[in-house]
Order: sequence, then C-alpha cells, then structure tokens
Amino acid sequence: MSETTVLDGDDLSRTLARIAHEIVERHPDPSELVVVGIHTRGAVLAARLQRRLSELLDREVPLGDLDIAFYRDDLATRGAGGADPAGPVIHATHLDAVPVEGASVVLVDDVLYTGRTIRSAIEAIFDYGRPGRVQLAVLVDRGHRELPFRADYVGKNLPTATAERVNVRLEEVDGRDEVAIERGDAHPDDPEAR
Ligand SMILES: O=P(O)(O)OC[C@H]1O[C@H](OP(=O)(O)OP(=O)(O)O)[C@H](O)[C@@H]1O
Ligand SMILES: O=c1cc[nH]c(=O)[nH]1
Repeated sequence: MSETTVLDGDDLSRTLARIAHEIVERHPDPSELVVVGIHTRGAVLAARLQRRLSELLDREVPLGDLDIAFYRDDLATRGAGGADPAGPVIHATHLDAVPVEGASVVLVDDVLYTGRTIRSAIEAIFDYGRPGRVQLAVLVDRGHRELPFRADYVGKNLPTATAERVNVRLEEVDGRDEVAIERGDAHPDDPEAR
C-alpha cells in the first residue's frame, strides 16, 4: 500500500476559497442560500465554507449537517447503530433550525464516488422540507458513479482506479489538512485497477 499527497493544506484552503466564490457568483439572491454538510468530513468542510460565505456576503448563512447512516441503501449489509463494528457510525442530524423549505441548499461532502451517499442525503433533506433547489459541492470527484449525480462545485477532479481510495484528512478530525490517494495492491493485469 502506498499513498501520494495530491492536495496539501494550502491547496485545500485555496480550493475552498474558490468554491466559496463560485457559490456566491451563482447566488444572485444570497438570502435563499443554506449550507448542509454530510458527516463526518463533509460537515467540517461545510462549516469552513459557511464561514467564508458569511464573510463574503456579510450575512450569517444558515448551516446544517446530516447523518445519512439510516438512509443508506446498503444499511442491511453494512449494519448501523453499533451492532456491526464495521458499520457506519451514527451521528446526530442538525437540520431542525435550518430553513430548508424553498431554500437553495448547497450540500457539501468530501468525496463523490458512487453517488449513493448523495442520494441518501437528498432523501434525508426532504424529510425536513422541500428545497427550491439542491446543489452539490465536493472537495474531490473521483469518478465511478453508480447513480446519475454530478457536482456543481468540484475542488479537484481526481481520476482513480476502483482499487484506490481517496483519503481526505482535515485538521478538526485528523490533525492535519491533506488529500491523498491510497493505492491498493490489485493485480497489475486487473483492468479495474488502472
Ligand atoms: O459516493 P459514495 O460511494 O457514497 O462515496 C462517498 C462517501 O464515502 C465516504 O465516506 P465512507 O463511507 O468511505 O466513510 P468515511 O467517512 O470513513 O470516509 C465519503 O466521506 C463520502 O461521504
Ligand atoms: O475513495 C474513497 C471512496 C469513498 N470515500 C472516500 O472517502 N474515499
């Protein structure tokens, strides 16, 4: 197993600044803007983006976070709630105080891969209200979609093999900011590994 760093802390900070500016450009009426992050690292990124957006717009942009564990379509196989130690960790969802109804929700996650997390997140949001629209911001799009989603704001497009993993590390969770590609040990003749 080997790892290559593709974004360091400065790159990550510049990337978030760019995404914040893109969001502002595409929201002529910022009063409808709401930011919602997906646990765990998507919520951390959403909080950072919300701080930048609030500064740029000179108004407090509403911020929420959600845990999609109970909405996953693979809940039965992954387990949840702690019965299976390999299952997803359940966090609280904080959307009650967020004006989702009619809003322009910018959903934030660290990695976009199959798209299943995003499908679950949209389902979760609709339990709290009917947004006017939902846009997606991700730090990394690594390809390999299994559902028809694309991101509106992408920090970095990172073509990957399925045997690889993108590791997003954030100061608040991991002690440092970094994006790295971890290479698996797939056989070199395996077309999926290229
Ligand atoms: O598009 P998808 O195929 O749904 O994959 C993307 C999701 O997967 C990751 O979480 P993961 O379940 O790997 O757990 P993590 O929080 O430990 O990174 C990542 O944080 C995204 O939320
Ligand atoms: O490579 C991947 C795939 C899913 N989630 C991640 O964080 N990285």
